[in-house]
Amino acid sequence: MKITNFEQTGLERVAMWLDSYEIGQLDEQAYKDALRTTNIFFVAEGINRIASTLLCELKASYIQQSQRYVSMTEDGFVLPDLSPADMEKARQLTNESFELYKKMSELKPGEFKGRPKNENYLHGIPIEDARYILPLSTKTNICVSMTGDKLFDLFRMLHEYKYKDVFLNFKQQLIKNLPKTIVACLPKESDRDKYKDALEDLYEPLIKQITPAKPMVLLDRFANLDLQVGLGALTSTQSKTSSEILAAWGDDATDKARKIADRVLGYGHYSIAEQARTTFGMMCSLVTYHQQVRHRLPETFREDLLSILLDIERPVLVPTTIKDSAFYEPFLQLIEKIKAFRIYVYETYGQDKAYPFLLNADQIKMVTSTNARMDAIMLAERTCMNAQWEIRQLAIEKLNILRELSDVLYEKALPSCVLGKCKEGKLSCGQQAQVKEYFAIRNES
Ligand SMILES: NC(=O)C1=CN([C@@H]2O[C@H](COP(=O)(O)OP(=O)(O)OC[C@H]3O[C@@H](n4cnc5c(N)ncnc54)[C@H](OP(=O)(O)O)[C@@H]3O)[C@@H](O)[C@H]2O)C=CC1
Ligand SMILES: Nc1nc(=O)c2c([nH]1)NC[C@@H]1CN(c3ccc(C(=O)N[C@@H](CCC(=O)O)C(=O)O)cc3)CN21
Ligand SMILES: O=c1ccn([C@H]2C[C@H](O)[C@@H](COP(=O)(O)O)O2)c(=O)[nH]1
Repeated sequence: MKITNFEQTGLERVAMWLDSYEIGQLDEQAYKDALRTTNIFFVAEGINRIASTLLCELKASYIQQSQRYVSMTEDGFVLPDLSPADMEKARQLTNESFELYKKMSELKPGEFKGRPKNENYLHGIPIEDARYILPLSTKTNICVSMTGDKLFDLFRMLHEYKYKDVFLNFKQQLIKNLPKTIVACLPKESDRDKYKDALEDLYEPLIKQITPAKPMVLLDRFANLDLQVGLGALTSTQSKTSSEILAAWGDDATDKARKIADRVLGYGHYSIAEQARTTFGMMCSLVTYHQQVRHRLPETFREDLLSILLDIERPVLVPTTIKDSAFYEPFLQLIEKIKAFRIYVYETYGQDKAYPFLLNADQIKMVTSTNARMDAIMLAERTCMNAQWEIRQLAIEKLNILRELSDVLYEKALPSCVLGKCKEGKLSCGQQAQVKEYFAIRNES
């Protein structure tokens, strides 16, 4: 991998300030305050998808090469350093993944214009489905843009023992691009795992409720979302306090609050919807986890990657197009071989070298807390036909649950075509009528 196009503003000024005054050791907050208005940009070329997923968890700004748009080539992976014999086996298994990917997503002969459609694929399996067999050692390119204070979180992650091998190269290259004085202030270790077991105990009862049969579960919520938002809105414009308004409303409180929420949202004051919060449990493939992570406002606790690796019984997610094809058995057989090999790698070399053998199809569980404004934005994007089917199914499932809690707050949580005009431009699915009908029926029921 390479870090290219590195650009920054303000780091030298901070470095000079740190050097020229004898300010001694500052605490993290002070360093962060100094770096908050500096800017950093770079491109990570040819990093693997395990590194890119972890990098996106930092919630900076990214543009990443997509496995939905770009076909992966046979040499498109980076493996950890293993003994020659193990390397041979690793290469062989990874090659098998890439070969099956290529076979499953073979195009029909002949020319066609633009991005291939499902009917242009010989077996009806598009690249976005075939890629479920690819490991996270697969290469990707990602542009990263962020403020300098984020270096603290980034460096903590780079120094996490369990990700040592994942970021070995990346860390060295990034350090080369940063002023030495700045690097000296940044964390050199991470103790994020110190309370890992305790936190897993805390989350276990929630995680347990998420199953393959029920991958989207409402875990917690404020008791009355409409009331929270409507009452909240009046805090802005009334001299009366919430408790006084509530007392005056009596039994009509919910109804009155809903009407106010609806009216104020209609003015475009969407921030009032941030008062309504829910917590969901979710299970999805690592493909969808990566897409989910790109939404930066929700707060998430996810399972440790090692739990996925060690949970031999956990089913992988197989796209229907593959399930319905002759590739289903070879797909499952290859996955079993990779699962066995990565446990061997973990036991022999440690978890960091085993992670690149996680697969796109592996499933992860998480608990996520969001607000209604964020959910409406996210669900509008992910219920669109242009979203991948897996995240779309989950988004529709979540929308159905949320609609039971409030109509007004999630009214706009629909694809742009249902609310007015499609905004996908050249990428429009062209099925606006069907999409409108699909959601209209749901709205009535
Ligand atoms: N190949 C790729 O890289 C692809 C990436 N995606 C990504 O999926 C992600 C999810 O959607 P998106 O709505 O952006 O993300 P978020 O869910 O993180 O953001 C939702 C909204 O919050 C605001 N916001 C949050 N964080 C920031 C920030 N750091 N800077 C500016 N505004 C911010 C923006 O609001 P407002 O717009 O009102 O300012 C944004 O629209 C996007 O990043 C999208 O680009 C999707 C498809 C392909
Ligand atoms: N909801 C959503 N869907 C997306 O597909 C998406 C996002 N968000 N957020 C940003 C990324 C980046 N996206 C992009 C980025 C560039 C082009 C683009 O440059 N298109 C050119 C040429 C494409 C080519 O031939 O390679 C064009 O002219 O359309 C398109 C989509 C798609 N992405
Ligand atoms: O529909 C999409 C496509 C892409 N993303 C984000 C998620 C990753 O950061 C990259 C690449 O993901 P792919 O699934 O390989 O396309 O872009 C997304 O959020 N939604």
